[in-house]
Amino acid sequence: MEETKPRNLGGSLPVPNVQDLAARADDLTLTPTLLRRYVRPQPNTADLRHDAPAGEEQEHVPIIDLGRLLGPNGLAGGRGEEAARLRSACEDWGFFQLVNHGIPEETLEEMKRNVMGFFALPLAEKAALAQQPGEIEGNCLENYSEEVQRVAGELLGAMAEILGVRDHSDMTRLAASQSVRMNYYPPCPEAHVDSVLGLSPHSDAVGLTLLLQVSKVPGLQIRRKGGWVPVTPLPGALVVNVGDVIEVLTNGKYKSVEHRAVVNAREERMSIATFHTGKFGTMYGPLEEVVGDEKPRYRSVSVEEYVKLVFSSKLNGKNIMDAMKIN
Ligand SMILES: O=C(O)CCC(=O)C(=O)O
Ligand SMILES: [Fe+2]
Repeated sequence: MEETKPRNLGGSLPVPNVQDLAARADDLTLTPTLLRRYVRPQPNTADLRHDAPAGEEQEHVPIIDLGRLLGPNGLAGGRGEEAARLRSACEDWGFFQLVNHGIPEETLEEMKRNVMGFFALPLAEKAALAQQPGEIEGNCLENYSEEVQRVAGELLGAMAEILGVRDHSDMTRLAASQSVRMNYYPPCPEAHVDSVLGLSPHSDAVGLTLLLQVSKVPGLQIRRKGGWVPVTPLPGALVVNVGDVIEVLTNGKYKSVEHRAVVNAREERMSIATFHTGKFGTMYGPLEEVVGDEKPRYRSVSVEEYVKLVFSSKLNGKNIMDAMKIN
């Protein structure tokens, strides 16, 4: 079916260039209004906790081995050892680090080099390049996104299997559309102040996100048991998280978990987020086979309606899911 793209879905807010702002940190002409965007007005106490809840050992995000998951006995109809790990990661954590995913190291390294090179360009050149998405050094972005899309499809198929649904395509079609966002967090001397964040707490309004942490410096943290668990960059791994759409399709069985990015006092940080969604012209709603005898906990909406909801909402916690919930 031909994909029809609706118009007027809204867009994102243009913001000042953060690298430029960071380079001019001592400039007195930088008004507090310009900088206010990066300071959280009233951090609540849960947001102030960076580490494990008191008295508890720091937990680590689960690690899933894709080669093992897809190999003999990995899934075993949802009863394999790696399948159990994946199920617990999706039901309990909403996040995992994926290793042995088969993306050549050179593809990842080339993508990282390109992104670092892009952010090192002078502002005017960056602006010119940004207007032509996909223009990062020949077909590097293409290689990378093709590989990531393959991995997303394989993971969604495995998730369908462990959910026990007959028709895997309801899940795998969430890899149909893909978008890539490169995140840049400048060093921030005020990083010790808890109110300064790189990215506010949010859940991803998509199907599945695969994130490549470009820098070794940690910054991604996920909300867990009233605290924040850091996701330490694991060499060669991709960080995978369940998005809001999977939470809807699985009727809340798999969790789309809030996360945020903190800044570092001395080092810049970069990450590449690849988001996967369904196509326009299809629907998002709890899968009948998963709902079974229970009640659907979320509304069923067209992808167009969902995207409109996303663009009209602020990046703020799980507010999109609140709008999708049936009360
Ligand atoms: O930079 C990160 O580690 C997180 C990025 C993220 O959550 C996003 O782009 O949605
Ligand atoms: Fe995110």
